[in-house]
Amino acid sequence: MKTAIATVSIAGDLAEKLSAIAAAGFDGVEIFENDFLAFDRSPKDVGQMVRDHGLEISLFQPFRDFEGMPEPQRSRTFARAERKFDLMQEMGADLVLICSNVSPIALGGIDRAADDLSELGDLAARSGIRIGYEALAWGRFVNDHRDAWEIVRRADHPNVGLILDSFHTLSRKIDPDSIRAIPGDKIFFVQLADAPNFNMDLLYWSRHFRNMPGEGDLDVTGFMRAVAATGYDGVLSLEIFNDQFRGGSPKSIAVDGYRSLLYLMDQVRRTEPGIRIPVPEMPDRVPVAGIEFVEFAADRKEATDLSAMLTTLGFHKAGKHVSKEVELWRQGGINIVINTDPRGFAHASYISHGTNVCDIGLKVADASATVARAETLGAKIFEQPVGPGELKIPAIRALGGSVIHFVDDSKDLSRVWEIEFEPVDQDGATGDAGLLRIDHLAETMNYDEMLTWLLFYRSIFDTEKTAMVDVIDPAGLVRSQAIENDDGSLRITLNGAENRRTLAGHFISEGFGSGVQHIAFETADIFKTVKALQANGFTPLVISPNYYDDLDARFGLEEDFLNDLKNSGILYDRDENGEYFQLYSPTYGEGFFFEIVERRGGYKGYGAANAQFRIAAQKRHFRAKGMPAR
Ligand SMILES: O=C(O)c1ccc(O)c(O)c1
Ligand SMILES: [Mg+2]
Repeated sequence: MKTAIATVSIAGDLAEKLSAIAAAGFDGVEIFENDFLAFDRSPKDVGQMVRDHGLEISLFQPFRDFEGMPEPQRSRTFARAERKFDLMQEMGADLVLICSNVSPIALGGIDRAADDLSELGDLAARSGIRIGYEALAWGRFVNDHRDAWEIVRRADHPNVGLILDSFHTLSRKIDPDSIRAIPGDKIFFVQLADAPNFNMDLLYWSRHFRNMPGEGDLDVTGFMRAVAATGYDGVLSLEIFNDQFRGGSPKSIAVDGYRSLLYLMDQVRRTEPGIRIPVPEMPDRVPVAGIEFVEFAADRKEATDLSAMLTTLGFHKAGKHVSKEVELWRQGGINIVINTDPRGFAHASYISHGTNVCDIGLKVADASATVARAETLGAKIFEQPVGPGELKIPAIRALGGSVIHFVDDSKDLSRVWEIEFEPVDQDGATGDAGLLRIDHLAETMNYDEMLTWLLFYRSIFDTEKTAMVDVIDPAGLVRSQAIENDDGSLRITLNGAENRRTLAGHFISEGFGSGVQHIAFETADIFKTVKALQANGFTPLVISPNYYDDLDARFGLEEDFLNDLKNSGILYDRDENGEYFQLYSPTYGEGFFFEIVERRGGYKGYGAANAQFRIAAQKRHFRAKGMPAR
């Protein structure tokens, strides 16, 4: 599989772009002409720079407004093309992209366009150059790859071929299977981009909101399957115009891009038989069976506070690590680990972030296959020395420098709690509150990072994403999107903060990085849980009474039921499937909190409609504690 990415997709000057692109593992680059024009080295030097990075120039682009021009513009266009062919020769580029004409003076006419391309093909051939014709979705007369193909077919020139771009095809809702009728050897180049499903002007959508395959909502897999079915085995290139990426980290955007191509082609390989593009082998996306544990890094003092909090939530201390200062707290099927050991990764995490979730354990069908897939997709393996009595549990690095461990049903990993922990004697009643499992983990990050982690989770695990929702914090917007599997045994919400005055933004800036900001536990009976929590001395977050008046107005609730919600501080929501109940703890430290939820009748969401009121209540609580007003 030969990969490339357009320089326009990556931030920085040409030198920075090339370094990031090479480091991420790409074979080639599309030199975007403006990136070259803005750079102050000669075409020859740029060509050398590209090759010194171990890359090749896969494409030079774009050449605009060429076909179907009236005279005298037509002659000028040909002269302009010749100048660019000279430039390409100096640079060492042999394929140029001609995008369909958008000029108001263009004449149209399919044979006129074919004749122009054929004549240009003769010129190009003299310089050993090939030309690829691409239909822009907003082209004046040609805006559909089927018409572009007809023009290329009629041009009937060995140096003239078609360039396909998933955005232009999919944004116009053109059936990608129409590509299956095109001969693969006439497809000179393939550009790939995804995009979120927005209803907007095609040009604006394309120039600002494209993203990596798998990050958006377009059927790039269906598109690429059709391309692969033609027998095409050339370069797969990312051409991503995205405002965020232009200002993002060159290195991580390039890494995401490479991961997106591997993920895409793995999907294509599994669904489209007999493709000619060689794709690296890796295990399939991994089904997750649940969250096996969540581990906090803390110091002893804060571990005491955390244990007290867990006790009021109905957890009990269930085990002590055989060789380390680590405790296991349990309730229902939930395992919470508190790590205060003054050595190792958890300690390092505590030193840099304070008390935080440093590690998540996921239960998967096959832990080593999971790590193999993750590694092929560019994830970093995590290892640290294994202490006495400890198992070697496969793990990778994840959000904010945290770690994800994988356990499966293999004989040792399934017995990790028995092997690594000694039971502790329970004295007295435990005050179990009926919490059964982790409903979801909420991870907070900068908005810029959301697509990276969305792709990370979706490419490794068998999960889907939900639509993005806006959460209103009094100090700004937080975007929220969930990653979940079919049976809901894995649900992770990704919350992207745009500024540091939001509760989410404050959590990131004060904790020195992204991480789990809240853990939601599931109960089967929220009112029973509330009673147990009260008996344990738990104080829930206080919600404004105004919220309950509106609830009544919206849903027309029974008076007793409404009063129960209000008196307990429970937030309520409904969708077409069922009902959702949410109870919150106040915030701890720099904004960490717990949530308790009950889902009735298959409610699918996360109570997005309530988030604004919960955040306002948490900020009131923050101020009441004398934390800086926000
Ligand atoms: O936005 C554009 O003009 C543009 C230019 C070249 C391309 O390959 C493309 O897909 C879009
Ligand atoms: Mg394109």
